[in-house]
Amino acid sequence: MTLEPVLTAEEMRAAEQRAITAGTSEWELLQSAGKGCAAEITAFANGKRVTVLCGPGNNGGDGYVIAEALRKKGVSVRVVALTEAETPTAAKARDCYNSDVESAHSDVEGDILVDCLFGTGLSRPLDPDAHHLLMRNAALHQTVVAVDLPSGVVSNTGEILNGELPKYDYTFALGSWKNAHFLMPSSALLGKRIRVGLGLEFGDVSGHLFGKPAPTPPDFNAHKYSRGMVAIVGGEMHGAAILASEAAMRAGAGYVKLAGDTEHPAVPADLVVDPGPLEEVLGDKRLDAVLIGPGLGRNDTAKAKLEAVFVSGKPAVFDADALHLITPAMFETSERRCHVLTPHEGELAVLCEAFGIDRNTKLEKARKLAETTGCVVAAKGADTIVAAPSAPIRFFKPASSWLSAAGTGDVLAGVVVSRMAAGEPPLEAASQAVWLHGEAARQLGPAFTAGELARQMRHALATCL
Ligand SMILES: NC(=O)C1=CN([C@@H]2O[C@H](COP(=O)(O)OP(=O)(O)OC[C@H]3O[C@@H](n4cnc5c(N)ncnc54)[C@H](OP(=O)(O)O)[C@@H]3O)[C@@H](O)[C@H]2O)[C@@H](O)CC1
Ligand SMILES: Nc1ncnc2c1ncn2[C@@H]1O[C@H](COP(=O)(O)OP(=O)(O)O)[C@@H](O)[C@H]1O
Ligand SMILES: [K+]
Repeated sequence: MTLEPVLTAEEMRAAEQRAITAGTSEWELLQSAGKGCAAEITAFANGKRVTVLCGPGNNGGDGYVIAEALRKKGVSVRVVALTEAETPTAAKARDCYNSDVESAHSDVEGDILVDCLFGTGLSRPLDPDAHHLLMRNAALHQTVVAVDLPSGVVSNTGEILNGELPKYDYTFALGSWKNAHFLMPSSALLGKRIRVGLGLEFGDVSGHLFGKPAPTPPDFNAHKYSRGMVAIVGGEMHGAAILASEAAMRAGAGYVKLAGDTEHPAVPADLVVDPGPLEEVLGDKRLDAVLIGPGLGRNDTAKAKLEAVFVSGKPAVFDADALHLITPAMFETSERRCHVLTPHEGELAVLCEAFGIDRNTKLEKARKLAETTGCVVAAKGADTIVAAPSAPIRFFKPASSWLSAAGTGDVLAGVVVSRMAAGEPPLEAASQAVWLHGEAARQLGPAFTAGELARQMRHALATCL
């Protein structure tokens, strides 16, 4: 499994400062950043006209370095400056650009627009002139490139301060990924994400990009129980629990049991249905992990089942309806660290209400919910993140928007519980599940159903073995 650092703007500045203290100058960093971006642009700039928009800070400084590097390679470049360069390093880069700099009044037609107006130093919305400059020129170019971040995006939150920004074809993350590279709404703008390394050391960071996991296949002498036994608690709507079971059977666990009295025609022959008392199913010593929520309902029977899961003390995944029934009191007697919550945006809001959490962003809500409950929180959506108490937030490359189909959340929950039963700690189980879910969707292409996604899971798993 690979974990790449994802930083806040403050952490990025601290890393830059450490490098400077250790003897690399800001000028050298700017040169590496600009030349690294220029090398990437050269790969698709053949014969094309490039326009670079430069702002006042070091993001603008990067722009002058990019322009000079491209110019030296014979690429046709024009530079438009929003204002004077205001940092000493940006001013030096401006001076080292050996051609004309045009004023922000000019509209420039070209092929590739490179946005170097603002990066991590953005402190307020673009003023109307700067915003118009960016929007107008983006419309006059076929390819739009963001250097570090689209100008107008808040690095730590992904918020877009100006309401509307261009759609970018490429975003070059300088030195490290920043939160905004994976959070909505900015994540939807970025196009292809490319990290341009600057040789910086990061140490402890507040976020990680979770890459391909490395699950292990069953032991040589494995049997169904040693591979992991899962119980999925059924409820009012049978389809959701069946979908979760289908996914769980294909994500590593050796034995998946559906606890309920369903005789639904979609129950596959290879799924064990146990209509016995839930307490007995949950009391099985061989049982490793439980999922409750998909199709559960919210009536008294559902509440009693949820209580039974807490009483059993088994590691659990709480999803869907269960997230509406959970109360802080339920956690008081429970070993919290073994549980995973998988809310979508609406369920996250419900949980925050139930646990008295008052935070503005998804990132802060997920982090605080993890701290308050002690659980791992997989906050789903187009920018799924996984938070765990006292651990860096886990970000993921964006998954297919075709996942926006009913039942795909049930599939995810089934994968999480399967990975838990297979022996993964909750944070790893949740992270692996999000990755596998995204990979299965990628393999399926367009317009798949949740059932097809569940059945694809073993092929996603296969790519990691
Ligand atoms: N970290 C690294 O390792 C490396 C970083 N590098 C690069 O540096 C970038 C960060 O540079 P930076 O700190 O100079 O900030 P940047 O984004 O250029 O803008 C700040 C300037 O704009 C101003 N300003 C802010 N908002 C404004 C607004 N709406 N409208 C108008 N003005 C506004 C702000 O002024 P103030 O807020 O003080 O008023 C300040 O003058 C980073 O994203 C990356 O590209 C690499 O080259 C080298 C390695
Ligand atoms: N636009 C999108 N891009 C990427 N993933 C998405 C998108 N929309 C939904 N998803 C993913 O699909 C799943 C939907 O789950 P959920 O909202 O619980 O649906 P359901 O309750 O119908 O199963 C989540 O894993 C979510 O992250
Ligand atoms: K930028």
